[in-house]
Amino acid sequence: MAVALVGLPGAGKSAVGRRLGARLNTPFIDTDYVIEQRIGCSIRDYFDREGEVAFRDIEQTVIADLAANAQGVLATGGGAVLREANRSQLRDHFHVIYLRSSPEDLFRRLRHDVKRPLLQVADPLGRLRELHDARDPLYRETAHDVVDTGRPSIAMLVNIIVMQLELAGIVAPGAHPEEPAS
Ligand SMILES: Nc1ncnc2c1ncn2[C@@H]1O[C@H](COP(=O)(O)OP(=O)(O)OP(=O)(O)O)[C@@H](O)[C@H]1O
Ligand SMILES: O=C(O)C1=C[C@@H](O)[C@@H](O)[C@H](O)C1
Ligand SMILES: [Mg+2]
Repeated sequence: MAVALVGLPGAGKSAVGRRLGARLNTPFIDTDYVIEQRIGCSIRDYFDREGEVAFRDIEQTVIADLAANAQGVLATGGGAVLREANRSQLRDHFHVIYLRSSPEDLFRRLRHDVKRPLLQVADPLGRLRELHDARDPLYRETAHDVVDTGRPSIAMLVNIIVMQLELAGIVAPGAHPEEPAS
């Protein structure tokens, strides 16, 4: 099984992806984490030092490497869809789910965040609106399914995605039941 999550920063790719991987009993891989292991520092520091193009080059290499042995649940970086090479690698090798969120919801989740370099600006909500307008068509182009994240909790999103994967024939119906609440 190979599932990839795409969406804006704060859409829940890492939070939902980690729980989805556990539910499906398959590895969870975060491309941002793989990149940080390769560059040996935080993405934010790398952006400051080397610039965005250098970061995007490494991101493209990491996505191609992961697509060559596609497995598990992959959380991609928010900007992974900017390059056409990444969009086709993801679409061809993974079942891609777009976690769609409004800029206002994202702003609520990320207003205290200091790790996301693209949001360290005077008007982060305006920045999120720009990013949404520019990237929403690219996420839709890449994805096989779209899930709206505005209202559901992370646990509910996992349930919705498992149902979608069952409908798409990626996982067998009923094979991954929800853990009973303890
Ligand atoms: N549906 C949700 N309901 C409530 N909180 C959420 C939801 N989705 C994500 N969050 C919270 O929002 C924050 C950002 O989520 P997360 O780090 O998973 O985003 P991301 O899509 O991986 O972002 P990035 O592209 O920057 O890596 C986390 O604190 C997470 O717990
Ligand atoms: O939205 C983006 O362009 C980014 C999102 C993060 O996941 C990181 O991949 C990086 O900070 C760039
Ligand atoms: Mg993430």
